[in-house]
Amino acid sequence: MPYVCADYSKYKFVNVCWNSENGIATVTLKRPPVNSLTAEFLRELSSLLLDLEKDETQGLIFTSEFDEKVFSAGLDFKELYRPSIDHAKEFMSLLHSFSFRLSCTAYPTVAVINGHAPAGGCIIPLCCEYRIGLNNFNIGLNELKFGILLPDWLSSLMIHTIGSRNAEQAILSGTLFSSEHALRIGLVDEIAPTKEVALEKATAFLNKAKIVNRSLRLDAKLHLRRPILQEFQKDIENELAKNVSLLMSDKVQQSLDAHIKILKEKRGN
Ligand SMILES: CCCCCCCCCCC/C=C/C(=O)SCCNC(=O)CCNC(=O)[C@H](O)C(C)(C)COP(=O)(O)OP(=O)(O)OC[C@H]1O[C@@H](n2cnc3c(N)ncnc32)[C@H](O)[C@@H]1OP(=O)(O)O
Repeated sequence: MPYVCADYSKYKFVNVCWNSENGIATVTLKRPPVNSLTAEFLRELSSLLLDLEKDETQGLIFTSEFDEKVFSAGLDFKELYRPSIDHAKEFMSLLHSFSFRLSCTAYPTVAVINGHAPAGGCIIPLCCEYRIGLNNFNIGLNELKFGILLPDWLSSLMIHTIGSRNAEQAILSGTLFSSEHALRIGLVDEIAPTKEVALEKATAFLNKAKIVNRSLRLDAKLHLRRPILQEFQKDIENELAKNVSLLMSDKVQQSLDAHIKILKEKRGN
């Protein structure tokens, strides 16, 4: 029977509910207001994956505290606006290592997408093995609209999930899909009417995974995901440097500035 060793209460931006009967960890993202990804959040998420691995977790479910509003708003605009070069480097490296680690966990993974998941908000769901959405949310990689060229590993995750033809159209048009449309193209595997039902469906998926030998399953997962994992591992230094220089470019910084202003105006700030 699995048991918990790690102290999950040390985490600031996630709530971990570890079920000692079935070894399933439900991780609720709770970085207010919109679970945007900062360096500190990514560092925490990476460390969490290691703790879960050590505790021989049998399955992981990601969901958001901000139910029916937002799963994750993607990369944190405010942190990435005019960062120091050292911070930009650290951020890109953390984003890369967390996404890589999540893509090849020994345990099966599910995202319960209970709110919007634009751009970088789509990264956690894409790295997971299975995605269950609620109604009335938007999801997709719309980065091209901000003048951001996707890293190869991220395009590759999208291709793996929805196929090359759909991925080409989705990425080149920067589309954010409604939940129904996301289901049609396979960006989510199921739609659930409520978070509770979605969590039941997620548990059912994870229970199915249990009938397969764990180490055999991992071998098969790594084999099936080889094209993605190769993209993650390909020329890492150069890829990170490219992303840092894209982030620091005037064009992307101006785009971040414009988006921060739009969000402020929306709130009447
Ligand atoms: C970024 C350059 C990187 C270059 C490097 C390349 C390699 C990286 C590859 C990955 C590329 C990924 C890029 C991204 O993820 S960029 C971020 C894209 N995200 C968005 O465009 C989402 C923007 N937000 C929204 O659309 C809405 O906020 C949302 C639908 C999520 C929620 O709407 P709601 O009405 O519920 O809430 P508000 O809009 O009023 O927002 C509430 C507060 O949250 C703040 N906020 C929202 N989004 C972000 C964000 N991404 N980062 C930081 N803060 C965010 C918003 O300002 C409000 O704050 P205040 O309460 O302080 O006003």
